[in-house]
Amino acid sequence: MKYISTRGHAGQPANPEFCDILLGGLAPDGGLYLPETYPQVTRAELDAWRSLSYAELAFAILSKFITDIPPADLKAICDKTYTADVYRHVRQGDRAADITPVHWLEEGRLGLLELSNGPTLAFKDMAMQLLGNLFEYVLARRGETINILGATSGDTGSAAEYAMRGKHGVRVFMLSPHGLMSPFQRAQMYSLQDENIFNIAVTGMFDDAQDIVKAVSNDHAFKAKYKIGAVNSINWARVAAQIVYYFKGYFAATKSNDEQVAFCVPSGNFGNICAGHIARRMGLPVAKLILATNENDVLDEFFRTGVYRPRKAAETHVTSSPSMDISKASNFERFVFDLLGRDPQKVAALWAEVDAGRAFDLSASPEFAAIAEFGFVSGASRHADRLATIRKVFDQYGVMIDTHTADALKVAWQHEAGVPVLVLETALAVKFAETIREALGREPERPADLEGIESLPQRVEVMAPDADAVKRFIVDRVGA
Ligand SMILES: Cc1ncc(COP(=O)(O)O)c(C=O)c1O
Ligand SMILES: N[C@@H](CCOP(=O)(O)O)C(=O)O
Repeated sequence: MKYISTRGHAGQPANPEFCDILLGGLAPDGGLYLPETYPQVTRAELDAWRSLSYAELAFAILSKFITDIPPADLKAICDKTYTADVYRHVRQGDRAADITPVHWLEEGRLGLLELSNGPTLAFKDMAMQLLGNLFEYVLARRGETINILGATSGDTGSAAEYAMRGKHGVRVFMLSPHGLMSPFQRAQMYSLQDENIFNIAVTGMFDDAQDIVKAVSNDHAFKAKYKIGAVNSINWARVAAQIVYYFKGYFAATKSNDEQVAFCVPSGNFGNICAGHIARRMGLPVAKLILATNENDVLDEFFRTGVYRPRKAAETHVTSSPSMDISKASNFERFVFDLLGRDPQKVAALWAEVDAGRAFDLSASPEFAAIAEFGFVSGASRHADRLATIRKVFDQYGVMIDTHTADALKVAWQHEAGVPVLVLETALAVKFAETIREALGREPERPADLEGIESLPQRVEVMAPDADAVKRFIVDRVGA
């Protein structure tokens, strides 16, 4: 499988393969990598995949995108990654061996697709654990090292650090918004004392941190000299790994491949739902992709109006679903590439506007007129909605959900899908204890292995949101 950039210039090698872009992250033209075509899944394959374990399914799907790792090695990596031991934080009564079980709130009608059973209690572990093993394998094969530069609003950071800690040849430099993550999220990241992990809290929002990651990646000389890599969903490997659980969820929610389902996805950087979009383009029978935002409703606005208007930091709300406090959604570029018939010139022109801090408007375009074909509907949720939803789900179903999953459920209830709806559970409640206390007047459930994490000593460098300062920090730690 060869990869292309959404902006047309994939760089060197001219037709990169999976391992090249795994290490490359952002394309050299500032665009995002995508496969040159989406592999199609036949009905026979769907039938055969229905009974596979998560690791077997991951191997079957990823084999379509990864053709430069020998199959036996890729299979071993999938088997090592997707184990019940790693994804052990399942709800009572659900099977860890399923890796991403469906927890039905209303049998056959409305379920939670449990994606937060991994080490850091958020859906990021689903892809990040695989990335950790892929990096280790590819770096060893090539005799290389990597310095990962990432940005987090709360969950990518800890998932990446847990997946990469102690990995040979890998350092992680993770930028987080100073003071804006929950105490639990901060503790997960800043309490790690591993020598290859560096936490930097920037005095800004997630979008500022993400801009720094892109600015550093776009300094090609620096990127090459210091071997800068990415673990955010700008890295295609993240999105590819996330495609798998849409298939797994579909099989769990249906009895035959003649049926359809809808997925409701709490969205910020558009990485998660982008994977759902690609699963649907591959042929998974998905009736609807329901996109939910919090008060930072840039994406909801686009799907309702055709206008994409990224907000500045001052206009970005600090909310009780903080991991979605994002106003410039990286992966949205991948979707717009598909929406515009995969025309890189058009995408480059639109993102020249975005990069200059401006909006773009597709409302009068023929492509937006035909957007229904992509199956998206959307909605937004507010703090009061989150509280009401967390209470309702606890009282009615005896299930405690986190604030991001609550945003999604609220929006799912707004849309009559006519098919089973799976709401993607993207984090566990314990990560957002303050809002759980406000909603339910009690402490969230906490896995025993994360007891007392907030009282561990923490290690973090606070810095202004300045790409040059981050580069200096990296140079000091890595050496010339
Ligand atoms: C808990 C949680 N839910 C939802 C999201 C939004 O996912 P995405 O950025 O892939 O749209 C994030 C972060 O991105 C998250 O951490
Ligand atoms: N919500 C994310 C933001 C980064 O998203 P990513 O999927 O692009 O890594 C976080 O928790 O950090």
